[in-house]
Amino acid sequence: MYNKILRTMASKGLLQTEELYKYILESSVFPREPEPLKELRDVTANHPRKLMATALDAGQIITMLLQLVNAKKTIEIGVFTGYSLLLTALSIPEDGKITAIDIDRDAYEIGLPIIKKAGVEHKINFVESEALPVLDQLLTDHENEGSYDYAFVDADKVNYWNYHERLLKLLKVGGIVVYDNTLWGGSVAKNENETPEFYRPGRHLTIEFNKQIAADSRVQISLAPFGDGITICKRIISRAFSLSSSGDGGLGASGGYSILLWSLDNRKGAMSP
Ligand SMILES: C[S@@+](CC[C@H](N)C(=O)[O-])C[C@H]1O[C@@H](n2cnc3c(N)ncnc32)[C@H](O)[C@@H]1O
Repeated sequence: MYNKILRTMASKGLLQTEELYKYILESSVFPREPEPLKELRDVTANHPRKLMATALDAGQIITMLLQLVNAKKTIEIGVFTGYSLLLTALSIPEDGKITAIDIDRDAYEIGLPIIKKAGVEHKINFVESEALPVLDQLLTDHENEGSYDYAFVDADKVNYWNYHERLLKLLKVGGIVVYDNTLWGGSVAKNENETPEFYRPGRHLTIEFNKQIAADSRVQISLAPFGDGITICKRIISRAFSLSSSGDGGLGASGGYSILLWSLDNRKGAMSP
């Protein structure tokens, strides 16, 4: 079972060699993986869609990011059985909160007993719903604007940009959003005709999203080759300075103007720690 998962992860992931991925997991990830996450991984291994769970190496760097930004108020879009949700719950403080959104409560309930046993259920507000209306609802309360430290997006690729626009309003300056699967099995770097049929719609959406986010001067980004590719994205411009929500403020991503705004923000102390 382990070898099969390893083989699939190596081919899904970007390293493309089973040995190297195995080395990363065995030398660095497994020795540090908390027991509840191991248990959650075990129960998920029997699920027919087990490969949807967040990759373990991506999970490890996400844990570090959560701690680097002292994340407390967070959002997760795309819970499945809860691997990324549980690692978030274990990483944030006792009074931290996660609004966790998924259309599928059944999958969440597979991991729920382990979440309860780990003593972190009180940090989670699971919302069974399409994610967009929930984000819109959060935005009707002005207190939520600019108040979130962290968000993780691992759901329908067709809505990634819609999530991005809303999350940028919800995140504080200095807050982080991580988008999963932004290398889409490596297909983003292949021609369409080399890409298996199954991957094609996701490939196209991912390429478009990656272009849009690279041109968005409201954020700092890194497309990092963990798991299936994660884009780590930090909000750098406060709304007061963001001249439009079109992504580049109408001024162009490469212009020095946004950098000037960023430094003005910094001077005003608008960056989080
Ligand atoms: C790749 S899985 C998430 C994996 C999860 N992060 C983990 O670590 O196990 C994607 C999830 O997104 C959910 N999803 C898909 N479209 C959605 C939508 N429009 N709104 C909310 N959830 C959605 C699916 O039900 C599925 O559980």
